[in-house]
Amino acid sequence: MPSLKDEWKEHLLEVDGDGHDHPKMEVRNLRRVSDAGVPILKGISLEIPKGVIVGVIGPSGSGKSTLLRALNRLWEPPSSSVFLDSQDITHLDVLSLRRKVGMLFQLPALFEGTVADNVRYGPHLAGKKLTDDEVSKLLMLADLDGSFLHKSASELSVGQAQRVALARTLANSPEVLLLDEPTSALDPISTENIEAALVKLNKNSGMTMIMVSHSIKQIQRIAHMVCLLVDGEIVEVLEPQQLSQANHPMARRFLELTN
Ligand SMILES: Nc1ncnc2c1ncn2[C@@H]1O[C@H](COP(=O)(O)OP(=O)(O)OP(=O)(O)O)[C@@H](O)[C@H]1O
Repeated sequence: MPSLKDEWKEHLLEVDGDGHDHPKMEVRNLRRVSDAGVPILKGISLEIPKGVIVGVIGPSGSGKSTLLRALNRLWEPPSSSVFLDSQDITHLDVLSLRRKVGMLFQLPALFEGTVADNVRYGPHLAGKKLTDDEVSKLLMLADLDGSFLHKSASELSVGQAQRVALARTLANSPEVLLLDEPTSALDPISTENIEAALVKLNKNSGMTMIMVSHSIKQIQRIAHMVCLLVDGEIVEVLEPQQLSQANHPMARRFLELTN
């Protein structure tokens, strides 16, 4: 099973009450077949250590989003194939799972109303009203200043809206953040803002992140480990600097043609 080097594990695995190490999330032999009978994921196994940013790259249609979406049950994985802190996620309450394992999509979908209304949404559902101060702090984590608080969500640029979407996800205090090409619709400056916010969050709070990206350069800028997915299978797990040493022929071709 692909895993990080042992010396990383020492630092990054959590020790549970029984004194056992465990990864933050674990995927075991995850399979998905389309309604038409075509295999989409062909038995994915992966350990995601706590506090690590994992990049997932691979050709279009290789199953990256499908893998990501299994991790917070946007589709229902088979039981005993995805674990959070050693617990089978299919046994957890789906809403509390999605608070712990938050997701940011390619395009931010904000609700009507102000930026603050959007950020307050998750805690409000859980019966908590965030103060203006608390909302401002969340905006700051997403690299936006407090002046955005009362702006209408509809007047934001896509880059600003994506940062509000990040603050809205962070309002649920996630332990794991799933990122599905979060900057592919953004200009380079907005991309840099989001990347900086993610790196800071990871450094300051040790948040575990799994990010699908088409940009190898982006993965090299922010990820600690990279999974190469080809045709529904993980063919390599590497450190970003080792990407040029990938062995799998499809992975090599993909890496040569992208940047
Ligand atoms: N609900 C579904 N029903 C049938 N086929 C699906 C479904 N979801 C995804 N697929 C198929 O599974 C394959 C993998 O899709 P997925 O979106 O996970 O790939 P991807 O690597 O994220 O692609 P891209 O880089 O283009 O976003 C594709 O062939 C897609 O058409």
